[in-house]
Amino acid sequence: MGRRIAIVLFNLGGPDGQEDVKPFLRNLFRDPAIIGAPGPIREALAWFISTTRAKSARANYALMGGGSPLYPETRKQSDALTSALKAALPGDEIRCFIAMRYWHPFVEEAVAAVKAFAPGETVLLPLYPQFSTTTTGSSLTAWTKAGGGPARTICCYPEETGFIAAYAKLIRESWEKAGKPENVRLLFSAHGLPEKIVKDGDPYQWQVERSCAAIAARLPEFADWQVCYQSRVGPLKWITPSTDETIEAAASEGKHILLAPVAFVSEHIETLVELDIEYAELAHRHGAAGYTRVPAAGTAPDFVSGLAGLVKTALQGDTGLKPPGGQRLCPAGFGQCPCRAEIT
Ligand SMILES: C=CC1=C(C)c2cc3[nH]c(cc4nc(cc5[nH]c(cc1n2)c(C)c5CCC(=O)O)C(CCC(=O)O)=C4C)c(C)c3C=C
Ligand SMILES: [Fe+2]
Ligand SMILES: [Fe+2]
Repeated sequence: MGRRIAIVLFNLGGPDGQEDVKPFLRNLFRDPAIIGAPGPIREALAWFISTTRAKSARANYALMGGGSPLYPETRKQSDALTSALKAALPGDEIRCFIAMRYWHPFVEEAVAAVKAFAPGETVLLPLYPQFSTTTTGSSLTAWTKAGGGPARTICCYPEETGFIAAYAKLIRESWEKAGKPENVRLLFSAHGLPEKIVKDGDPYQWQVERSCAAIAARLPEFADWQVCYQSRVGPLKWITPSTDETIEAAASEGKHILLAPVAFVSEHIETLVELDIEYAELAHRHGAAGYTRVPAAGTAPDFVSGLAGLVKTALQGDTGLKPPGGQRLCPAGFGQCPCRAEIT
């Protein structure tokens, strides 16, 4: 008899409509993984930031029809992964569940749905290739807090072959579609983080740089490449170089900017508004020869088969944490890497 296998896909979530923007923001800023202050201060800050940020955030979500496309985009990935796994594991009953951190379907809803399915095996698969305490770490904590059962946990996959191949292909195709421009600078833009979080041992930036180096190694024709960090929020110092400064510099050198959003695997507000509207305008204002945005991995076949491969590998051996290749990837200095306690 085949196994019943649940795969839980974690992502951040986004408001479904304009009325959801403020409560969504409040959920985000109430998370101790995002704001490290003690409970009552964090609650007050979350109320204050969500109230003051809601108006401009609503205007940005309005540019995408009112709400975030993240859930429908994640559904497409879930469907593609289900098909790939059904083909790879015939005889097993496979079901994918979506667990969003700050909006529906919340992690608690996913835990209830998984329990109703009563799987023999559960695989937790973050749709974040690089581990951060603010994303994957926060989602895994929420899973445990919501009473999610024992599982096989894929903590990160920054150099997974399918993920890397998918981006290399998307970058090359985007350049071809743009008419094969010359004098290109390839910019890998990832969501930024407050510098303090990285200094406290978060391996995200280190892993992002590993992803970019692995993609660039497959693209010798784009020798001029750089990593930069977008979407800064709040008064703290964030990791650098920032995407806006990096775009300004490349534009003033007259480069054609080829911009790949390498830590986002689904289209959402930060690709469709920040990259496609705000940064495109910035590039043109500063004299860029051109600006081409590479799509997020989405349901690119190499990416989906990479995810299916991660799930298949995770199903081997014992339950627990499943770091890439069964080995701790991050150097020991990254104390917040979840592998540190389990793999030495
Ligand atoms: C790699 C992915 C992400 C990291 C790391 C991350 C950290 C992080 N984000 C904020 C603040 C905001 N993020 C917002 C939206 C948002 N962020 C990510 C991904 C990462 N965030 C996604 C996928 C989304 C989803 C957006 C959607 O389509 O709805 C927002 C809301 C939008 C806005 O108002 O700009 C905020 C705010 C912080 C503070 C942080 C690390 C500390
Ligand atoms: Fe974010
Ligand atoms: Fe790790």
